Amino acid sequence: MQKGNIGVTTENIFPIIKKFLYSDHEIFLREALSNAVDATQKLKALARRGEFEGEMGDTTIRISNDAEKKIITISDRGIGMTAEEVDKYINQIAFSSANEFLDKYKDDVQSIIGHFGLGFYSLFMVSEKVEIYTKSYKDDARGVHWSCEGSPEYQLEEYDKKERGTDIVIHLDEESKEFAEETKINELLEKYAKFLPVPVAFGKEQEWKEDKMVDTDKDKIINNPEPAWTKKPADLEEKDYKDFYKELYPMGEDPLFHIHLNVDYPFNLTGILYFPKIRNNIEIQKNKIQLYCNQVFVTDSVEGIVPEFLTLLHGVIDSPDIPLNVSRSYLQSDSNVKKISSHITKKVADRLNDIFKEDRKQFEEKWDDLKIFIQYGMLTDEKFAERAKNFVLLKNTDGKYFTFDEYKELIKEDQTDKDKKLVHLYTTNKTEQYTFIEEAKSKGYDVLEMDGQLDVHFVNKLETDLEDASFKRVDADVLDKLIEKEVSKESKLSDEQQNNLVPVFRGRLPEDGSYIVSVENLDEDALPVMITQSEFMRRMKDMSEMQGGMNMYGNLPDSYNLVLNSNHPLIVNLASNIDEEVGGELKKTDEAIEPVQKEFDEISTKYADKKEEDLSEEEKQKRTEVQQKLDELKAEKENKLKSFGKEEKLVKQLIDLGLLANNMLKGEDLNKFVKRSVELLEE
Ligand SMILES: Nc1ncnc2c1ncn2[C@@H]1O[C@H](COP(=O)(O)OP(=O)(O)OP(=O)(O)O)[C@@H](O)[C@H]1O
Repeated sequence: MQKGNIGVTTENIFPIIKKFLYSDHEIFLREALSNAVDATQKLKALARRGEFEGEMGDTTIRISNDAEKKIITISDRGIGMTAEEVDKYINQIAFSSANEFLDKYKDDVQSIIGHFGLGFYSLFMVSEKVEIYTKSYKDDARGVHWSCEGSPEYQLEEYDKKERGTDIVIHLDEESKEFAEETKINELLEKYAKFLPVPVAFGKEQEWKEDKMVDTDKDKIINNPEPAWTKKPADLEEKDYKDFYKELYPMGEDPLFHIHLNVDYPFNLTGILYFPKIRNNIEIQKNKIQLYCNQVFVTDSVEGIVPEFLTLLHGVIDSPDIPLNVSRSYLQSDSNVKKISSHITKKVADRLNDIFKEDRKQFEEKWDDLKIFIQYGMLTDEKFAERAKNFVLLKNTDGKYFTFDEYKELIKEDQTDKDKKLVHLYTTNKTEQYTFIEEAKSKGYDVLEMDGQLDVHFVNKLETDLEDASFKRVDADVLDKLIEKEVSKESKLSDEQQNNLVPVFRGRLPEDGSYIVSVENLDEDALPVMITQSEFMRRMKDMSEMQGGMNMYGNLPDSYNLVLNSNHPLIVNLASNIDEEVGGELKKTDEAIEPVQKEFDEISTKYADKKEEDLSEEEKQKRTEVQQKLDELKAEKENKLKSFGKEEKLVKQLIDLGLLANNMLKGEDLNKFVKRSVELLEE
């Protein structure tokens, strides 16, 4: 028997390894299995080259457990090792590379991905003792038994082993004993071993016998050694891709499209990516792209390897060329990884373009689900945006789809304004903005549907990218202002009438300055009163809301325009019924209120920080005076408004109709409106 010290320099490397890699303890099983797979495949390679002529036999890798004794055994029928090889690969290389690895990353523990690099050594994260029983494939080889109890000391002796191959016996430590339980092993196999390229057996197949499930003597193979991505696209049918999707995500709905990746130069990469049909957010979070290295599961956090917008996709990427034992930041600067990332982007764009060209109908049917990926891609990846320009679609309120060019053709004639800008009208909510959409359509304009999560940003991007194009929500202004043409319409109201009318409406709107009243010369059959919200302000507020309301726009109150249609018969009528004298006086009262209100506001802000008892008599007096004056003026104004009688009621009614068309009339105001309507009908 040989005894020795493992060739590491640091005496206490075992404790270090346990401490540092704590969170990733479970990878020990993957490491042991992938060594078994390697050993099996090496033997097959030798056989192919004629360097091994013996009987291959059953090369299934077998896992067995003894939960009570805290033991897991992994047996393969691969190349095995001679005593010299154990000494070289286990005692020297495996341990010293582990040591080197830790040395390198000891100050940067957080960035250790923890995948690979530690190989055999990782078994000691969970074991108090590891044994190797092995016999090389070589003709005159003898069996060897190696054991090590988690210290740099090991024992190596001859052992009478019948079969070629290696048994790794893992004696778990007290802390890790749950790993020897059947359910835990199954869980880990499901995660790491599902697609290992060599059959792996754990437990027995079961069958129904006399009302219960019983073990048969047939081994249960837990993996699919030939997953779809390892096959040639030509050998697969649509159904195979769907079946594989189900294999990956048993609960997922059928995907929209797949993309089969297959590259061998300048890097090796295979895989299948899917555009999923997203039902809810949970699926996006749960069903992620899985990264494999030669069919061994590595991780499902692929940030940095796959461009960000594609992390929403599902599927598998398998590449031995992605450096795994490096930090994330290093990963992103790795030139292979950069190439992989841009290759994937290109492939995805090409595939979408093909489907668009070959089967536009299918593409349109799936567009609503695809939209979010494509927009996200276009917003975050210039190269993708460039490619996607050809197939990105716009959808109008009639459910028709257009490319940019097609849409331009459609609206060019009617929706070009006097500055030669092509005005795209859009809605973010077909129901809420119904009145405006209908108004636009009745003029022969087309309205786009932009109700997606990313549309606010997308509209901004399109405005920058498309030449001479602007986007306006249908309710951003009255139609004639949204798309301004050369000809301006006559007004049926005189300037004086307009001047008299505006204060009456203003008098019946909230006093907080959230409404600006204006008169526009619109069509006779357009609505008498419309409430609009400026495109710019609304967009700023929307964007700020998406960013959590962190900029100044988020804090601004909503501001609306109340537009009076000077050509609508109701407005014309109203204006002519308003007593000119009272109308003029109302305007004067308004003007008189303004400075007093301002003074009152100033006093209020000035006194706001002080306590009531700290105010001097003089200050209190001043405040009372201003307050009184303001109250008087307001009462005067109210009296004048009331003196209009029926006209005052009509003004209220018209404002409420405007609000109603915008879905803004609620609660008490809505109730008042209903009652007033009844009264007006009775009159
Ligand atoms: N089951 C096995 N059969 C035959 N040889 C093995 C087996 N397990 C380990 N070895 C030998 O021990 C060496 C060290 O294994 P270890 O897992 O530490 O590193 P690796 O597999 O070479 O690389 P990696 O860091 O990617 O795991 C292997 O290269 C192999 O030569």
